[in-house]
Amino acid sequence: MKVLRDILYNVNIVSIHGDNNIEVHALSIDSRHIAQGDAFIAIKGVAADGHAYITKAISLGATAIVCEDLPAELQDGVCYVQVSNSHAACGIMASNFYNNPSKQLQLVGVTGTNGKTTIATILFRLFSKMGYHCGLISTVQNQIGDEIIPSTHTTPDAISLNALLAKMVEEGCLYAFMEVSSHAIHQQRIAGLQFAGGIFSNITHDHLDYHKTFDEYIRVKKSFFDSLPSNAFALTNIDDKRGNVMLQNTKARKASYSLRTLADFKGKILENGLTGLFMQIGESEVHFRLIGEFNAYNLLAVYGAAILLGKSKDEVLRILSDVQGAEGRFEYIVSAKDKIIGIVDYAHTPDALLNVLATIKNLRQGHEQIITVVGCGGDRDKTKRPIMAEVSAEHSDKVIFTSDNPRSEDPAEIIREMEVGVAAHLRKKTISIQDRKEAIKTAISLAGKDDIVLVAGKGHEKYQEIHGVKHPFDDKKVLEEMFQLLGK
Ligand SMILES: CC(=O)N[C@H]1[C@@H](OP(=O)(O)OP(=O)(O)OC[C@H]2O[C@@H](n3ccc(=O)[nH]c3=O)[C@H](O)[C@@H]2O)O[C@H](CO)[C@@H](O)[C@@H]1O[C@H](C)C(=O)N[C@@H](C)C(=O)N[C@H](CCC(=O)O)C(=O)O
Ligand SMILES: Nc1ncnc2c1ncn2[C@@H]1O[C@H](COP(=O)(O)OP(=O)(O)OP(=O)(O)O)[C@@H](O)[C@H]1O
Ligand SMILES: N[C@H](CCC[C@H](N)C(=O)O)C(=O)O
Ligand SMILES: [Mg+2]
Repeated sequence: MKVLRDILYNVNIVSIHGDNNIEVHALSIDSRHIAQGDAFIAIKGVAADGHAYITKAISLGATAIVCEDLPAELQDGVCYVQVSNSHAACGIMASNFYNNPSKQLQLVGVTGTNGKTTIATILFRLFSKMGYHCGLISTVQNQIGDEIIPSTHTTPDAISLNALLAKMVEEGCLYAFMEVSSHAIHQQRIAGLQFAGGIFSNITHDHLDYHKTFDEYIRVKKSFFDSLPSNAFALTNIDDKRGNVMLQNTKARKASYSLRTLADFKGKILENGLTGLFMQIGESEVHFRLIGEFNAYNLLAVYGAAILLGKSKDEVLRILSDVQGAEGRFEYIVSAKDKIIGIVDYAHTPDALLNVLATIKNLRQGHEQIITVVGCGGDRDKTKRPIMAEVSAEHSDKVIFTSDNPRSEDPAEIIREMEVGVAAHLRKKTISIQDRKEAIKTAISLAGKDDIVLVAGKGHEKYQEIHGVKHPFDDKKVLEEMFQLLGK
């Protein structure tokens, strides 16, 4: 419990009406979760406006209301705090409410279109193996030491986020590694946090449904680096065109990584196969278990961040060489009889698909076929659908278009929007099977000895959301089941 006045420290306040010297039980941005003595923060969202729920929140016991627009009538016994920006206020209040947990550990944020989960997870595993108690906030799961806490977002809302960080502090974590999604930056879910470092992996086509233009998407990502303090580091991939742009206006200590040009952390791939990567980093030659050039980038990011956090190069490389990647990222199983390689990968953007398919092509010993099963999510960026289809058709021998998470959309319509991206001369390579299980089954039945089947898009996900309902679904299990069923 904390006093409202203290929770409002550093918030940009326009006006206060009522007594701010009251105790607050909990903070909430959702009227449906309000209990007696809570503060309700009214947020103008994408789908609704929290201001419409102020009366509801008060009826459920809210004694403090934080809002941008004051209601026409103010009720007695309630303190109204008018702020210039409810999103920002929410972030700062959440930090204050939970005693600024981000200041009590070293918090590293990872942003970029692809690679966030991989980088954050490897950092967590590396630092844990170095003997530090650590926290992880990621798409796959949140973690405090060995304790797994299910995650609902890549970056949770500011209140859940600070509650999680406070639990990490309470349990003695010295480091926390988190993904920072562009939605989170834009919605200020990270406002008020103190970062010890920020990492930029890359920026390519995604989320244009939300950010509208690629320039705006870049601007949002860059604003994360603009907000880093001078005692933090800003580590960026300078092989990405926008790597330097991210650092343009930051006050943080700048550092770079690259596979192609001079950089603070420069790596070179010596070998790249199904058993992993063999790389030169500085003077050292090291084998890693992760596969593919894109993972060489992820490893360099992790290595650079660990060095910037003051860790010894030799210890970092020794432990990193044995670390495994995140669940559902280039995970493969080999069938018993025909030695078909089944790969599950979370590629759900054009660039991720391109990278994964390039890696697979590189793994081929001879003329093995590459058969790709892919779909696109509903209620998300529609413009990436034809491009993902085209990339798949261009770089595979056969492609089966199927459903990913159609969410509220018509699955057949999503597939049709994918199909139009395929050039006429590539169409004979593709078929469409809406049912994902059937699609995977067909891919396995088409596969011969040593062929490679890529099941892309859902990675670690354990469900498929169709017409708003989540059904249990696990790409890896379905692959295994089909290998068995078809006697492959
Ligand atoms: C599009 C989007 O990002 N939406 C997020 C946003 O919700 P919103 O702005 O749409 O909220 P809203 O429904 O308009 O409601 C506005 C306000 O009214 C409140 N409300 C609403 C109804 C009511 O009865 N009472 C009430 O108080 C709501 O609690 C909210 O505070 O803020 C919410 C709280 O933080 C998020 O849960 C929600 O995530 C939705 C579920 C979502 O699917 N988000 C995805 C797109 C997302 O955030 N993804 C990124 C990863 C992207 C990547 O791959 O990089 C992530 O970080 O997970
Ligand atoms: N550095 C990288 N560059 C390009 N593609 C990558 C990179 N790392 C991973 N990928 C591809 O992107 C997919 C998603 O990787 P990962 O989950 O690490 O990214 P993410 O940024 O966390 O994604 P999300 O935005 O959905 O949380 C991987 O399965 C792989 O196909
Ligand atoms: N974090 C990503 C998840 C995409 C996963 C994919 N399986 C889909 O449903 O589109 C997003 O919100 O865009
Ligand atoms: Mg992620």
